[in-house]
Amino acid sequence: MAFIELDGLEKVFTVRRRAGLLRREKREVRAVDGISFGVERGEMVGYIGPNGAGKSTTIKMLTGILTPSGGRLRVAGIDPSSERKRLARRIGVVFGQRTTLWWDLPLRDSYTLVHRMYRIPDDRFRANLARCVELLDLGDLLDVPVRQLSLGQRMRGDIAAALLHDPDVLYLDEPTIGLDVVSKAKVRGFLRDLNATQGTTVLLTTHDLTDIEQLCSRVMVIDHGRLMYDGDLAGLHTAGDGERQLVVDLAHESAPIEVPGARFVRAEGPRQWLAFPATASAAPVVAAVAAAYPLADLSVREPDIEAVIAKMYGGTRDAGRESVR
Ligand SMILES: Nc1ncnc2c1ncn2[C@@H]1O[C@H](COP(=O)(O)OP(=O)(O)OP(=O)(O)O)[C@@H](O)[C@H]1O
Repeated sequence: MAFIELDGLEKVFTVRRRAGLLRREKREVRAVDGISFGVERGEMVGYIGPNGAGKSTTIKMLTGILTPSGGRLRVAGIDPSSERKRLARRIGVVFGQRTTLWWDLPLRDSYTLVHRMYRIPDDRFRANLARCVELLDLGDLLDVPVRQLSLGQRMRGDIAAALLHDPDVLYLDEPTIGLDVVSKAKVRGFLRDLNATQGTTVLLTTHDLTDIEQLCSRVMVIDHGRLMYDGDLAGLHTAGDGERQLVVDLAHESAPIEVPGARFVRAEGPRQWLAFPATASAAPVVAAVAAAYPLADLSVREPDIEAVIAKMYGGTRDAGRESVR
């Protein structure tokens, strides 16, 4: 059996909505609609999909916060909803949008509370904290109340808090959302190191394709509560026929750029956008543009996940998932 195993997992929410002055309609939302996959110990997997796809609902079932409506689920051999406490010792959870730290306490005191809550042996706690402080650069922040931390500092503080009890699995929900480039790089570097040295299994939801590129060898795409893709990132681009864009700032306004391997998309004054296949290297396109045009600047834009998915499943986006009873 895989370390994390889902078999036909379902979550149906029943919501009531007004359908006239007195009448109320019962509506079913199939947030997770029969998902099956296995994740082996030590894997680092991206779990992505458009807004409302069912990612958070899946993570909530994996942590035992929500009980599935159907199917089977095991994490480290544990059924999350019936043994939530036992599972809590094995997993760490980080939500990018909200903190699990105590808002008014210095970071250090939050960690002391985690120490007691999880009854972490003193030597383990000290060693883990020292490691996180060093690698996440928290030394100067330990005595600062959480509410005074910047988003990037707080996120690093949250990641440390989730790891002090040596979890085997780490769930991260949008861990780099709203962070500046330096903080993003720090968080990503830390997660890579954690996975490589501690063998922690990581499941990550994100809207940032670079998170996936730099961290995950495997990516799962869900949409309308169903698993639409499970494989590597290159395969996802191929399946989605994704394109990357080259943003070219010319020294002066000119006619649309024509180079082999790329197509002109649009222009705004001296700035032009070219598209080329996501699976191709940017180097020959950049070289061709640089050789033929006077340049001020150049940058490559990755396709965002929403665009890749929208292209991939353009036909099914509006297929109904809700049923009225
Ligand atoms: N408690 C709830 N009651 C009713 N419907 C819910 C509840 N929680 C989630 N849903 C619905 O289930 C669907 C999936 O939501 P979910 O939050 O899992 O999506 P998501 O992929 O995490 O989206 P996002 O990227 O926006 O966070 C949505 O249609 C949402 O409105």
